[in-house]
Amino acid sequence: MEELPSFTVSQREQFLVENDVFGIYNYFDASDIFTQKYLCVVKEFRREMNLIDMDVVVPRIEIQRDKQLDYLMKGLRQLGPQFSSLDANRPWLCYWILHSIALLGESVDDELENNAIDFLGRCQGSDGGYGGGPGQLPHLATTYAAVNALVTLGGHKALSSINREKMSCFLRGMKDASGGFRMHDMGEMDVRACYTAISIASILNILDDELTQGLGDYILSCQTYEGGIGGEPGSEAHGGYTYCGLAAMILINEVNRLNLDSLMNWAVHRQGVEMGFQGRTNKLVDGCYTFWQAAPCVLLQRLYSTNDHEVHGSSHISQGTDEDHEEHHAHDEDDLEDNDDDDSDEGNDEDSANGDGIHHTSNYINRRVQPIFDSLGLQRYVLLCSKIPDGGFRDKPRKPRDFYHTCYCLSGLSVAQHAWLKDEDTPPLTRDILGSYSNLLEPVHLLHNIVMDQYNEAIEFFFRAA
Ligand SMILES: CC(C)=CCC/C(C)=C/CC/C(C)=C/COP(=O)(O)OP(=O)(O)O
Ligand SMILES: [Zn+2]
Repeated sequence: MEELPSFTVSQREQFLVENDVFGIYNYFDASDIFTQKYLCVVKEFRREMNLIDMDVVVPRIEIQRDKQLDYLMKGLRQLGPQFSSLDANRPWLCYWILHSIALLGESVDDELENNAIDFLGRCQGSDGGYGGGPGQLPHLATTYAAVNALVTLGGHKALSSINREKMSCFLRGMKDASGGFRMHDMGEMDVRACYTAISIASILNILDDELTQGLGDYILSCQTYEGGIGGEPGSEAHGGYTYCGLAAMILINEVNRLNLDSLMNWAVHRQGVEMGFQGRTNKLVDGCYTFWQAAPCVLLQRLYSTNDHEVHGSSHISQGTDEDHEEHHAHDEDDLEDNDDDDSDEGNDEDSANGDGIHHTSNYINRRVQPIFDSLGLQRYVLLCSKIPDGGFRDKPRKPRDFYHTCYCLSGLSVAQHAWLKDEDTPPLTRDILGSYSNLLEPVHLLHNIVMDQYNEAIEFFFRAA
């Protein structure tokens, strides 16, 4: 008798996920005609019959803002005992929830805002930095989360609550003589620590040569043979660390030291048949990589356009990030142009230095360029497979929702929606957004994952504070 092929555990898990995902897509496609044809009529009928709050014929491709906000606001007010395992991650919970609310274009009321500022103030250590909760050891990850949460809240009270002088000392304390950063006193050194330290220093306007010294060498040593970046030298390339390494290299103006060709090749191939991204080769799709992988793709695409611009002397770029390129990666972007909408006008070459000589704002191309990943496919994965109809997002079907995945699914969805953008002020076209245009989220700053308006407010505030 012929032997049946035996599959590995990884193969079996992959088949199961594909089965779930394609089951959802098939179900949606089968019901799509009805939804498209009768949705308006059904909506009208429900409004007339006062049934608007009932979950009858919910268009599944919609973001369902009310449900999302309900889930997020409840989480910000109170969390059940099942969250006790996240006791050392409380600033993260603040950031994941507040950033998700901001992405939806909403804000919290004064009471919640004051409570969040006071709570984060109690997490700030007497020698700078923020711990995972009041009295806990300051840690770079929770410091990044606290700073991003406070910047997201915005306003004088939140921004001035961050002690910049002590933060500067804390960051210096985390710097290792080899060039990298440690997550906490005597803690592990990795690319996360490098990114969080540089992101914090950059936004607070306290970045200097002492912090950047030797850092590029360390991050460079974490780029693997596959092209992506691992957590530490010798580790496997992973989306989370690739985002951290690339963003840090851009922030310190050393990005062209990386092998950008192999990095881009690695990143785009992490989008699988499910249309979502995986974190590393041969692993399963996961909604959170919508941000960790799509953001590097967009950053790389803009870098290529900048380099192309410098090589060919054309002027398609409205804002630059790096004026000290040592290497140029010439790239013919014609095949990526969105030709039927090519209203390419000549841009000026203003830069976006924010007082410290480091260029913070990611590049914009002064014409529409097709993303290097399947943006609509990615939006489809997030909205159909990661979204929970009751609010919140998850890793993949059969998994429960959580605030981490809600934050990074929404952040990635925003990146995908704005991936065609030619500049900060031009809204995406209807066809860039999967589902109705009301799905459109606020744009984020790709290097910090903070909503642009709040990022701009913080940059101005800390420029004046210097
Ligand atoms: C700003 C900041 C602190 C960023 C952190 C970046 C980040 C998400 C790093 C990923 C960490 C990691 C090793 C995940 C692998 O988990 P896994 O083995 O469960 O998942 P996988 O199978 O998808 O690889
Ligand atoms: Zn995940």
